[in-house]
Amino acid sequence: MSITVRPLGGSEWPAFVAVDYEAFSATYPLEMADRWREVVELDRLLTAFDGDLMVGGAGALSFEMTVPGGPIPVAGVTSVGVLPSHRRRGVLTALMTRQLHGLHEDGREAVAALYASQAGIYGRFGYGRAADTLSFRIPTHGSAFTRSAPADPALRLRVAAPADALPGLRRVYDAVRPGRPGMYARSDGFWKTEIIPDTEHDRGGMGPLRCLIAEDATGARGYALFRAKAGWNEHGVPDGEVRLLELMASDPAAYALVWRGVLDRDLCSVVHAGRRPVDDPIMHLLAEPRQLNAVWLDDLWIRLVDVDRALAARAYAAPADLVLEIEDEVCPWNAGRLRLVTGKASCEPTGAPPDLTLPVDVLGAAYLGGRPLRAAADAGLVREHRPGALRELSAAMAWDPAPWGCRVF
Ligand SMILES: CC(=O)SCCNC(=O)CCNC(=O)[C@H](O)C(C)(C)COP(=O)(O)OP(=O)(O)OC[C@H]1O[C@@H](n2cnc3c(N)ncnc32)[C@H](O)[C@@H]1OP(=O)(O)O
Repeated sequence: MSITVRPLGGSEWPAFVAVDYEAFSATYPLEMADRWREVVELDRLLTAFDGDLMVGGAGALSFEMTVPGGPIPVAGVTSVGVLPSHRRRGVLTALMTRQLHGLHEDGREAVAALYASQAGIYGRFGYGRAADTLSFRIPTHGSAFTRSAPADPALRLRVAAPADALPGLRRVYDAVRPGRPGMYARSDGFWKTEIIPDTEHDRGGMGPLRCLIAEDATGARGYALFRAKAGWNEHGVPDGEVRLLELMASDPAAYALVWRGVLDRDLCSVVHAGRRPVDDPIMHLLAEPRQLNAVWLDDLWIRLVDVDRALAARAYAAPADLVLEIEDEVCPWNAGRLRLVTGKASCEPTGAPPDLTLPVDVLGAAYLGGRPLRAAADAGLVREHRPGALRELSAAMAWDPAPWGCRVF
C-alpha cells in the first residue's frame, strides 16, 4: 500500500468528516460536524490517501497557549483519525511526520499540543505527557468546607443562561488563562461551538447546560457550567447528580462561592467534576478531602517542534546554564547539542560536551512545568554526565501553578 499525504482539497471536507466519524465510531448526528467546521482551519487539515480513497486525516488549530512565563503560539493538533480498514499500516505515522515537518517549515509555532484518545499513541512521535488532570466524584453530604474557607459579602450568586452569560464567562476565563500553563485562548467560534452548545446529543441523558455566576458590582468573578438531573432512590431519598463541565474563578472567594453553589444543589447527592487541575484548590477547601474520590488521567501532551525556540520561549523558576544533548528521530533538526541559559532564556547550538542527554518526548513532558525531570531520570529516561545537572534543569523547568488545558480540543 502506498500512502500519499497532502493538504485537504477544496471540496473534501465531507470526506474528512466521514473518515473521522468512522475512525472514532462516532455517535453524534452528522450535522454536528458543521459546528466543528466553524473551529477547524481547513487550510491546516492534512489527509492521507490510498489511491483515490481518503483513509486518514489530521488537523492543527492556531492557538495562543500559556506556557511558564506567558502565552506563546502553539499548534493544537486535533481530528486525527485513520479508517479501520487501514489501521496499523503506517497511515498515522505518515500524517504525523508530515505535520511535524510542516510545522517546522512554517515556523509559526515551536510547540505542538494535543489531547490523546489513548495514552500509548503519541510518545513515538516525540510527544510527552506534560499535564495531568483529576476527576472528582463528590458526595454532596460529605462536601462541607473547612472553617477557614473565604467569603466576600460583596459577591452574589446568580443563575444565568449560558449564552447570555458569555461576556462574563469570557471575562473570568481570560483573567485566569495567562497564569496557568496549558490554558489556551478561545475564539468566539470555540466558545459557541465547543463550550455552550446544548443539543440532545450534548446533554447525553442529563439536563440542559446550566450556569452559575458569582459577581459583584464590577461584574463576573467566577462561574460554573454544568448539567444536572434530579432523581430519587427506592426509599424516596433524593439522589440526583450534577456533572460539572467547567468551574473558573479569578479570586478565592468567588471560587469558593461557585463551588458551594454546585455542591449545595437541591435533590442532588453527587457531583461529578471531570478534568480538574491537579492542584485544584477544592482539595484545600473540603473539610474531608477523601470525599473527592479522585481519579488521575493524562491531560495535555506536548511536542517541542523546534527545541531551541521552544526552550527560549518559556520562563524558568531557577537559574540554569546547561548543555543538553537532544535525541529526536522524527524531527532530526532537533537532534544535537544545545546550550540553555535560563536568565536570558537563550538556547543555541554548541559543540561543548553535554551535561544531560534526553529524548525530546521527556523534554516535552517537562515543558509546561508539571512533570519533574527528576522523576523521568529516576525512570531511567535521562542520562546525567555532570553531577548536579539534572537537579539544576529539573528545578529550572518546574512551575507553579500546575499545567492544565481545561477542555479537550
Ligand atoms: C489528537 C487526536 O486527535 S487523538 C485521536 C486519535 N484517533 C483515534 O483514536 C481514532 C481511532 N483510531 C485511529 O484512527 C487509528 O487507530 C490511530 C490514528 C490511533 C492509529 O493510526 P494507524 O494508522 O493505525 O497508526 P500507524 O499504523 O501509523 O501506527 C504507528 C505505530 O503506533 C502504534 N499505534 C497505533 N495506534 C495505537 C494505539 N491506539 N495505541 C498504542 N499504539 C498504537 C502502532 O502499533 C505502530 O507501532 P509500531 O511503529 O511500533 O509498529
